[in-house]
Amino acid sequence: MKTTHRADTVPVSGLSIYDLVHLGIFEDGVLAEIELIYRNILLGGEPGAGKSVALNNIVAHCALCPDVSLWLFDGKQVELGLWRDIADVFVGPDIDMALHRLGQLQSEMDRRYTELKRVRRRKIAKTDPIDVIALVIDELAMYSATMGTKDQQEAFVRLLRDLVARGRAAGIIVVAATQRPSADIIPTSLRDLFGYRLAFRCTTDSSSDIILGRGWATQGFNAATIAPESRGIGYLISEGLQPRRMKSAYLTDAHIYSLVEYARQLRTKKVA
Ligand SMILES: Nc1ncnc2c1ncn2[C@@H]1O[C@H](COP(=O)(O)OP(=O)(O)OP(=O)(O)O)[C@@H](O)[C@H]1O
Repeated sequence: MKTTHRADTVPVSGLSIYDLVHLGIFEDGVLAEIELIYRNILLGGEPGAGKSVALNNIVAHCALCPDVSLWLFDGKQVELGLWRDIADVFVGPDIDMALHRLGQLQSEMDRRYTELKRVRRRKIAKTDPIDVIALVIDELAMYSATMGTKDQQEAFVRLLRDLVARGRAAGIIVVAATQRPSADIIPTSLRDLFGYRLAFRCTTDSSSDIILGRGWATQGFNAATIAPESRGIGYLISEGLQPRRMKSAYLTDAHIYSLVEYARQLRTKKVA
């Protein structure tokens, strides 16, 4: 069937979080796509290496999914701000609000598990009438090491760890980025809970390993060898596999503005 649209409208259909999320392209030309449902992703790299650009691809996908509730935490208040209008929850550099929202998410996760248990299921499915919640955090260290008191920072890490560890089957996905890939910000026990890790240029072999996993740098998968001018190039590792070198797709601000508009239509339709 042939459909036509007026020049000032866009077709409203949208993606699903159960679809593959396009990140960019691997060095062998294969599309770099990830299956984010039931998974989490950690992005790390030095300032200016390309984390926010990669993050925008993920947020764009989630924004275009009527089955996603978008929770954005932007500690630097510059990177995710363009998406603010269509976010279901937006938290800026405010540790009290961040803790409040993570607490809400933890309660929602527990509520979903209680319901799953009641109906004897292990995880939510595409046919369930509940949104997947995508929690996107840029910059992690702002909440876990910079703002607030030590107690608040520890509470933040505790809540985050619980959401990353238990959220997936309940339809809570964590996407976290940091420009401080150090052991205090990303302890191994937290890092290993992320099924996907994406390391952009790092300053040292050990910070590359902090994102990808111990030992990869000596095996030749070392984000410290990425040239400083190679912005957007990184190593993506998926649970149990070898890291693969990729370049992320680039969305200009103009792209993002039009995606926000499109997402607004999809999301208005969702509420209607
Ligand atoms: N995939 C890409 N293609 C083209 N240019 C890119 C790509 N990724 C990054 N860049 C360029 O590098 C700049 C910095 O990237 P980005 O803002 O993503 O870095 P970052 O790692 O988030 O930095 P920070 O930690 O300071 O926020 C971008 O503004 C863009 O000019």
